[in-house]
Amino acid sequence: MSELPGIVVTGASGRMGRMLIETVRASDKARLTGALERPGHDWVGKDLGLCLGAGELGVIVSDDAQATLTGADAVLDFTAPSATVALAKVAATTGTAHIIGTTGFTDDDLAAIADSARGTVIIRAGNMSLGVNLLTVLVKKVAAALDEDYDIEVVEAHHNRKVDAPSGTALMLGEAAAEGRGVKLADVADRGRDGITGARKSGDIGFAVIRGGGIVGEHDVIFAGPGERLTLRHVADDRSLFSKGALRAALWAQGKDAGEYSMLDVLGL
Ligand SMILES: NC(=O)C1=CN([C@@H]2O[C@H](COP(=O)(O)OP(=O)(O)OC[C@H]3O[C@@H](n4cnc5c(N)ncnc54)[C@H](O)[C@@H]3O)[C@@H](O)[C@H]2O)C=CC1
Ligand SMILES: O=C(O)C1=N[C@H](C(=O)O)C[C@H](O)C1
Repeated sequence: MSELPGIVVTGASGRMGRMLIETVRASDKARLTGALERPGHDWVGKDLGLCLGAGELGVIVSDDAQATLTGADAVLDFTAPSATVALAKVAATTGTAHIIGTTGFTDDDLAAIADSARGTVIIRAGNMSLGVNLLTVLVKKVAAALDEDYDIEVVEAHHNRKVDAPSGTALMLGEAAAEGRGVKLADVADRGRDGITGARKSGDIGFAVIRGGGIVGEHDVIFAGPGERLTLRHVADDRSLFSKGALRAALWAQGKDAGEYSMLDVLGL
Protein backbone atom coordinates (compact mmCIF):
# COMPACT_ATOMS: atom_id res chain seq x y z
CA MET A 1 0.00 0.00 0.00
CA SER A 2 1.35 3.45 -0.90
CA GLU A 3 2.08 5.95 1.89
CA LEU A 4 -0.20 8.92 2.51
CA PRO A 5 1.10 12.26 1.16
CA GLY A 6 3.67 13.79 3.54
CA ILE A 7 2.82 17.35 4.56
CA VAL A 8 5.04 20.06 6.07
CA VAL A 9 3.52 23.02 7.92
CA THR A 10 5.52 26.23 8.02
CA GLY A 11 4.86 29.03 10.50
CA ALA A 12 4.03 26.18 12.91
CA SER A 13 3.53 28.36 16.01
CA GLY A 14 1.25 30.91 14.31
CA ARG A 15 -2.55 31.18 14.56
CA MET A 16 -2.94 29.37 11.23
CA GLY A 17 0.12 27.14 11.73
CA ARG A 18 -1.43 25.53 14.81
CA MET A 19 -4.76 25.07 13.04
CA LEU A 20 -3.05 23.51 10.00
CA ILE A 21 -1.17 21.05 12.22
CA GLU A 22 -4.44 20.04 13.91
CA THR A 23 -6.14 19.57 10.53
CA VAL A 24 -3.34 17.46 9.04
CA ARG A 25 -3.04 15.35 12.18
CA ALA A 26 -6.81 14.72 12.21
CA SER A 27 -6.85 13.68 8.55
CA ASP A 28 -6.79 10.08 7.36
CA LYS A 29 -5.65 11.25 3.91
CA ALA A 30 -2.29 12.83 4.83
CA ARG A 31 0.49 12.64 7.41
CA LEU A 32 2.49 15.41 9.05
CA THR A 33 6.17 14.96 8.19
CA GLY A 34 7.72 18.30 9.11
CA ALA A 35 7.29 21.68 10.75
CA LEU A 36 9.16 24.91 10.05
CA GLU A 37 9.56 28.13 11.99
CA ARG A 38 11.64 31.24 11.39
CA PRO A 39 15.33 31.16 12.37
CA GLY A 40 15.73 32.22 16.01
CA HIS A 41 12.21 31.11 17.02
CA ASP A 42 12.32 29.27 20.34
CA TRP A 43 10.46 26.23 18.95
CA VAL A 44 13.30 25.45 16.53
CA GLY A 45 15.10 22.22 17.49
CA LYS A 46 12.28 21.07 19.78
CA ASP A 47 9.63 18.40 19.40
CA LEU A 48 6.49 19.94 17.85
CA GLY A 49 4.11 18.06 20.18
CA LEU A 50 5.92 19.30 23.29
CA CYS A 51 5.87 22.87 21.93
CA LEU A 52 2.11 22.58 21.48
CA GLY A 53 1.71 21.33 25.05
CA ALA A 54 0.76 17.83 23.91
CA GLY A 55 2.70 14.58 23.93
CA GLU A 56 5.84 13.99 21.85
CA LEU A 57 5.09 13.80 18.12
CA GLY A 58 8.50 12.82 16.79
CA VAL A 59 8.48 15.87 14.48
CA ILE A 60 11.29 18.30 15.30
CA VAL A 61 10.61 21.93 14.40
CA SER A 62 13.26 23.12 11.96
CA ASP A 63 14.40 26.37 10.35
CA ASP A 64 16.06 24.46 7.46
CA ALA A 65 13.49 24.63 4.64
CA GLN A 66 15.64 22.75 2.09
CA ALA A 67 16.14 19.73 4.36
CA THR A 68 12.53 19.70 5.60
CA LEU A 69 10.94 19.96 2.16
CA THR A 70 13.16 17.29 0.60
CA GLY A 71 10.94 14.22 0.15
CA ALA A 72 7.78 16.03 1.32
CA ASP A 73 4.73 16.08 -0.98
CA ALA A 74 3.34 19.49 0.05
CA VAL A 75 4.03 22.43 2.31
CA LEU A 76 1.21 24.51 3.82
CA ASP A 77 2.35 28.11 4.17
CA PHE A 78 0.43 30.81 6.05
CA THR A 79 3.31 33.01 7.19
CA ALA A 80 4.53 36.36 5.83
CA PRO A 81 5.27 37.58 2.28
CA SER A 82 9.10 37.52 2.47
CA ALA A 83 9.06 34.05 4.07
CA THR A 84 6.68 32.71 1.39
CA VAL A 85 8.66 34.14 -1.53
CA ALA A 86 11.84 32.52 -0.14
CA LEU A 87 10.09 29.19 0.50
CA ALA A 88 8.63 29.11 -3.03
CA LYS A 89 12.20 29.12 -4.41
CA VAL A 90 13.09 26.15 -2.20
CA ALA A 91 9.86 24.25 -3.04
CA ALA A 92 10.66 24.69 -6.74
CA THR A 93 13.98 22.87 -6.25
CA THR A 94 12.52 20.03 -4.14
CA GLY A 95 9.38 19.66 -6.30
CA THR A 96 7.16 20.08 -3.23
CA ALA A 97 3.64 21.44 -3.87
CA HIS A 98 3.46 24.84 -2.20
CA ILE A 99 0.07 25.83 -0.81
CA ILE A 100 0.16 29.56 -0.13
CA GLY A 101 -2.38 31.20 2.16
CA THR A 102 -0.15 34.14 3.04
CA THR A 103 -1.50 37.57 2.08
CA GLY A 104 -0.03 41.05 1.66
CA PHE A 105 2.19 40.44 -1.37
CA THR A 106 3.65 43.22 -3.54
CA ASP A 107 3.59 42.90 -7.33
CA ASP A 108 7.29 41.96 -7.20
CA ASP A 109 6.53 39.19 -4.70
CA LEU A 110 3.81 37.84 -7.00
CA ALA A 111 6.19 37.87 -9.97
CA ALA A 112 8.76 35.91 -7.93
CA ILE A 113 6.10 33.36 -6.94
CA ALA A 114 5.01 32.99 -10.58
CA ASP A 115 8.65 32.33 -11.47
CA SER A 116 8.91 29.60 -8.81
CA ALA A 117 5.74 28.00 -10.18
CA ARG A 118 7.76 26.93 -13.21
CA GLY A 119 9.40 24.36 -10.89
CA THR A 120 6.47 23.04 -8.87
CA VAL A 121 2.72 23.24 -8.24
CA ILE A 122 1.78 26.42 -6.40
CA ILE A 123 -1.77 26.97 -5.19
CA ARG A 124 -2.28 30.47 -3.87
CA ALA A 125 -5.46 32.05 -2.50
CA GLY A 126 -6.10 34.96 -0.17
CA ASN A 127 -8.86 32.81 1.27
CA MET A 128 -9.01 29.01 1.18
CA SER A 129 -12.63 28.62 2.32
CA LEU A 130 -15.29 27.19 0.03
CA GLY A 131 -17.69 30.01 0.94
CA VAL A 132 -15.41 32.88 -0.05
CA ASN A 133 -14.39 31.22 -3.30
CA LEU A 134 -18.06 30.70 -4.16
CA LEU A 135 -18.65 34.34 -3.23
CA THR A 136 -16.04 35.48 -5.78
CA VAL A 137 -18.06 33.72 -8.49
CA LEU A 138 -21.27 35.44 -7.34
CA VAL A 139 -19.60 38.85 -7.08
CA LYS A 140 -18.25 38.57 -10.62
CA LYS A 141 -21.72 37.66 -11.87
CA VAL A 142 -23.49 40.49 -10.05
CA ALA A 143 -20.86 43.04 -11.11
CA ALA A 144 -21.32 41.96 -14.73
CA ALA A 145 -25.09 42.37 -14.45
CA LEU A 146 -25.08 45.85 -12.91
CA ASP A 147 -23.78 49.04 -14.51
CA GLU A 148 -21.71 51.83 -12.95
CA ASP A 149 -24.84 53.34 -11.35
CA TYR A 150 -24.16 50.70 -8.72
CA ASP A 151 -21.18 51.73 -6.58
CA ILE A 152 -19.15 48.72 -5.43
CA GLU A 153 -17.66 48.83 -1.93
CA VAL A 154 -15.77 45.99 -0.22
CA VAL A 155 -15.82 46.11 3.59
CA GLU A 156 -13.68 43.74 5.63
CA ALA A 157 -13.21 43.15 9.37
CA HIS A 158 -10.45 41.16 11.09
CA HIS A 159 -8.78 40.64 14.48
CA ASN A 160 -6.40 43.18 15.96
CA ARG A 161 -3.23 41.15 15.17
CA LYS A 162 -3.66 41.28 11.39
CA VAL A 163 -0.80 43.16 9.73
CA ASP A 164 -1.96 43.67 6.12
CA ALA A 165 -4.86 45.70 4.67
CA PRO A 166 -7.05 45.39 2.74
CA SER A 167 -7.21 41.66 3.43
CA GLY A 168 -6.25 39.15 0.76
CA THR A 169 -9.91 38.16 0.62
CA ALA A 170 -11.07 41.74 0.09
CA LEU A 171 -8.62 42.01 -2.81
CA MET A 172 -9.87 38.70 -4.29
CA LEU A 173 -13.44 40.03 -4.09
CA GLY A 174 -12.36 43.35 -5.60
CA GLU A 175 -10.62 41.48 -8.44
CA ALA A 176 -13.78 39.45 -9.05
CA ALA A 177 -15.90 42.62 -9.18
CA ALA A 178 -13.42 44.29 -11.53
CA GLU A 179 -13.38 41.21 -13.79
CA GLY A 180 -17.17 41.24 -13.89
CA ARG A 181 -17.07 44.87 -14.96
CA GLY A 182 -14.33 44.21 -17.51
CA VAL A 183 -11.85 46.60 -15.88
CA LYS A 184 -8.51 46.26 -14.08
CA LEU A 185 -8.73 46.52 -10.30
CA ALA A 186 -5.49 48.56 -10.20
CA ASP A 187 -7.17 51.23 -12.35
CA VAL A 188 -10.32 51.60 -10.21
CA ALA A 189 -9.37 50.64 -6.63
CA ASP A 190 -9.93 53.33 -4.00
CA ARG A 191 -8.06 52.04 -0.95
CA GLY A 192 -7.72 54.97 1.42
CA ARG A 193 -10.20 57.76 2.10
CA ASP A 194 -9.41 60.48 4.63
CA GLY A 195 -10.13 64.19 4.76
CA ILE A 196 -11.67 66.15 1.86
CA THR A 197 -11.67 63.33 -0.64
CA GLY A 198 -14.10 64.81 -3.15
CA ALA A 199 -17.16 62.94 -4.33
CA ARG A 200 -16.93 59.25 -5.11
CA LYS A 201 -15.68 58.57 -8.63
CA SER A 202 -18.17 56.57 -10.67
CA GLY A 203 -16.76 53.13 -11.50
CA ASP A 204 -14.37 53.01 -8.54
CA ILE A 205 -14.24 49.95 -6.32
CA GLY A 206 -13.81 51.13 -2.73
CA PHE A 207 -12.25 49.28 0.20
CA ALA A 208 -12.93 49.85 3.90
CA VAL A 209 -11.10 48.11 6.73
CA ILE A 210 -12.07 47.32 10.35
CA ARG A 211 -9.61 45.84 12.88
CA GLY A 212 -10.62 44.73 16.34
CA GLY A 213 -10.70 42.00 18.97
CA GLY A 214 -10.73 38.43 17.75
CA ILE A 215 -12.79 38.77 14.56
CA VAL A 216 -11.82 35.75 12.41
CA GLY A 217 -12.79 37.36 9.09
CA GLU A 218 -15.89 39.11 7.69
CA HIS A 219 -16.37 40.43 4.17
CA ASP A 220 -19.22 42.40 2.60
CA VAL A 221 -19.45 43.39 -1.04
CA ILE A 222 -21.98 46.19 -1.36
CA PHE A 223 -23.57 47.21 -4.65
CA ALA A 224 -25.15 50.58 -3.80
CA GLY A 225 -27.44 51.70 -6.60
CA PRO A 226 -30.21 54.20 -7.20
CA GLY A 227 -32.92 53.37 -4.67
CA GLU A 228 -31.61 49.93 -3.73
CA ARG A 229 -28.59 48.23 -2.19
CA LEU A 230 -27.45 44.64 -2.61
CA THR A 231 -24.97 43.17 -0.09
CA LEU A 232 -23.16 39.85 -0.50
CA ARG A 233 -21.57 38.70 2.75
CA HIS A 234 -19.27 36.01 4.09
CA VAL A 235 -18.54 35.47 7.77
CA ALA A 236 -15.84 33.06 8.93
CA ASP A 237 -16.56 31.70 12.41
CA ASP A 238 -13.60 29.36 12.68
CA ARG A 239 -10.05 29.21 11.22
CA SER A 240 -10.45 25.49 10.46
CA LEU A 241 -12.33 26.63 7.32
CA PHE A 242 -9.02 27.86 5.95
CA SER A 243 -6.86 24.93 7.11
CA LYS A 244 -9.28 22.35 5.71
CA GLY A 245 -9.22 24.22 2.39
CA ALA A 246 -5.42 24.24 2.42
CA LEU A 247 -5.22 20.49 3.05
CA ARG A 248 -7.76 19.88 0.27
CA ALA A 249 -5.53 21.95 -2.04
CA ALA A 250 -2.42 19.95 -1.03
CA LEU A 251 -4.16 16.66 -1.87
CA TRP A 252 -5.51 18.05 -5.18
CA ALA A 253 -1.99 19.18 -6.11
CA GLN A 254 -0.55 15.66 -6.13
CA GLY A 255 0.32 14.58 -9.66
CA LYS A 256 -0.54 17.97 -11.22
CA ASP A 257 1.82 19.72 -13.64
CA ALA A 258 3.99 22.57 -12.34
CA GLY A 259 2.22 25.94 -12.50
CA GLU A 260 0.26 28.42 -10.45
CA TYR A 261 -3.29 27.47 -9.54
CA SER A 262 -6.05 28.98 -7.39
CA MET A 263 -8.72 27.55 -5.11
CA LEU A 264 -11.17 27.96 -7.99
CA ASP A 265 -9.17 25.25 -9.79
CA VAL A 266 -9.12 23.06 -6.68
CA LEU A 267 -12.87 23.45 -6.06
CA GLY A 268 -13.78 23.21 -9.76
CA LEU A 269 -15.61 26.56 -9.65
N1 LIG B 1 -5.61 32.35 2.68
C1 LIG B 1 -6.32 32.13 3.80
O1 LIG B 1 -7.35 31.41 3.79
C2 LIG B 1 -5.85 32.72 5.08
C3 LIG B 1 -4.73 33.48 5.09
N2 LIG B 1 -4.20 33.96 6.25
C4 LIG B 1 -2.92 34.65 6.14
O2 LIG B 1 -1.91 33.81 6.71
C5 LIG B 1 -0.85 34.61 7.21
C6 LIG B 1 -0.53 34.22 8.64
O3 LIG B 1 -1.62 34.54 9.48
P1 LIG B 1 -1.58 34.18 11.05
O4 LIG B 1 -1.40 32.72 11.25
O5 LIG B 1 -2.76 34.85 11.63
O6 LIG B 1 -0.24 34.95 11.49
P2 LIG B 1 0.74 34.64 12.71
O7 LIG B 1 1.56 35.88 12.88
O8 LIG B 1 -0.02 34.10 13.87
O9 LIG B 1 1.68 33.46 12.14
C7 LIG B 1 2.71 33.62 11.22
C8 LIG B 1 3.77 32.61 11.58
O10 LIG B 1 4.76 32.58 10.54
C9 LIG B 1 6.01 32.44 11.16
N3 LIG B 1 7.09 32.83 10.25
C10 LIG B 1 7.49 34.08 9.90
N4 LIG B 1 8.57 34.01 9.08
C11 LIG B 1 8.84 32.70 8.90
C12 LIG B 1 9.83 31.98 8.19
N5 LIG B 1 10.80 32.60 7.48
N6 LIG B 1 9.81 30.62 8.21
C13 LIG B 1 8.87 29.96 8.94
N7 LIG B 1 7.92 30.59 9.66
C14 LIG B 1 7.90 31.93 9.64
C15 LIG B 1 5.91 33.33 12.41
O11 LIG B 1 6.94 33.07 13.36
C16 LIG B 1 4.52 32.96 12.89
O12 LIG B 1 4.54 31.82 13.73
C17 LIG B 1 -1.31 36.07 7.02
O13 LIG B 1 -0.75 36.57 5.82
C18 LIG B 1 -2.82 35.95 6.90
O14 LIG B 1 -3.41 37.00 6.21
C19 LIG B 1 -4.80 33.73 7.45
C20 LIG B 1 -5.95 32.99 7.50
C21 LIG B 1 -6.58 32.45 6.32
O1 LIG C 1 -5.18 37.33 8.66
C1 LIG C 1 -6.23 36.66 8.79
O2 LIG C 1 -6.65 36.29 9.90
C2 LIG C 1 -6.97 36.30 7.57
N1 LIG C 1 -6.41 36.58 6.43
C3 LIG C 1 -6.92 36.29 5.15
C4 LIG C 1 -7.11 37.57 4.37
O3 LIG C 1 -6.22 38.44 4.40
O4 LIG C 1 -8.15 37.72 3.74
C5 LIG C 1 -8.11 35.36 5.16
C6 LIG C 1 -9.00 35.44 6.35
O5 LIG C 1 -9.94 36.45 6.14
C7 LIG C 1 -8.26 35.58 7.66
